[in-house]
Amino acid sequence: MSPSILRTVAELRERVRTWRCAGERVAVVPTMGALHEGHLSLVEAAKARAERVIVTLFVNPRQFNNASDLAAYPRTEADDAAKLAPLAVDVLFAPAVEEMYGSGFSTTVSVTGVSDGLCGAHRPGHFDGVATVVSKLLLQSEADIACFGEKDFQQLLVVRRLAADLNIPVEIVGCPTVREADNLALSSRNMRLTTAQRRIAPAIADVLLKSAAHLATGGDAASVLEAARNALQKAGFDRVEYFELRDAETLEPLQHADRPARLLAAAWLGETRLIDNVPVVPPNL
Ligand SMILES: Nc1ncnc2c1ncn2[C@@H]1O[C@H](COP(=O)(O)OP(=O)(O)OP(=O)(O)O)[C@@H](O)[C@H]1O
Ligand SMILES: CC(C)(CO)[C@@H](O)C(=O)[O-]
Ligand code: BAL
Repeated sequence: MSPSILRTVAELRERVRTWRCAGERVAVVPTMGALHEGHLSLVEAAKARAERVIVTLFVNPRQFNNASDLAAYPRTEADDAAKLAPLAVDVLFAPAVEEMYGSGFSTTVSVTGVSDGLCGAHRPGHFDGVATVVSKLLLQSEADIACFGEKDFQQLLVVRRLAADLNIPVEIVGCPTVREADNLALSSRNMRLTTAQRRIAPAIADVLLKSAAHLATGGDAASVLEAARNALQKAGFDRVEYFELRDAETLEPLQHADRPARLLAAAWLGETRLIDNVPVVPPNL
């Protein structure tokens, strides 16, 4: 059955109240639409944990640091609703920009620490936009559970931090990255790749995985990371924005993978920016 499409916070709250009265748990899956199997895996994770599932669809202007990226972002609401129908999602919450940011809107949620560096350094204002909209979506939906993908690993940690710091009573669930057969992480921005760029794109996952294996067996981060950046350029990426080893919980930069770590990368193919990350698990841990 197709989900009910709700446009206002008042309608959403009313629906959630009826579920709560029946003692049902509620899970929310925030998205910007153009749904793919990665998003659907979050919906499955939500369904496994709650009786009721809300998917949100909101292309949040405040998290785009680049006007042409916002303009080019795909908007496919009818297709998205059709993809959710077989999964028995209860509600697709798709508010207009004016519903989310009414006149006089003046509040920003800003998370320090985990949002420094990586995407935070290269997309100024991005994580303030994400933190603000996610705080709103969590408070609007009053969800018990919220599912986010590890593909956006830094975002996942920003969301965990804000939920803890603001005492929002929600469990944040991180879900593994869903990949194509050739290892490319699914992303709505992949549809912007040309055929030639699509052939190059899986190199980001391949180089991350090979580098993670070197680091896990004691490789020195500086030389592994430099070799990785060179390998991506050689594979055909136009620009490597970052390729870094970080602590898996705090995202502090690391010189050695002497604790659970994450290897994270962002690289450009023409006008398209791809991100990906993999765990680095030292063998003695
Ligand atoms: N391949 C994937 N596997 C698992 N989760 C994913 C994947 N891609 C996106 N997600 C998650 O889906 C949620 C919504 O993400 P979003 O709508 O931005 O999709 P996207 O495909 O990442 O698009 P974008 O092109 O903006 O990166 C986020 O929690 C994100 O981490
Ligand atoms: C979490 C999110 C839906 C907030 O706009 C977005 O950043 C995304 O799609 O990952
Ligand atoms: N997938 C994270 C949202 C963004 O790129 O803006």
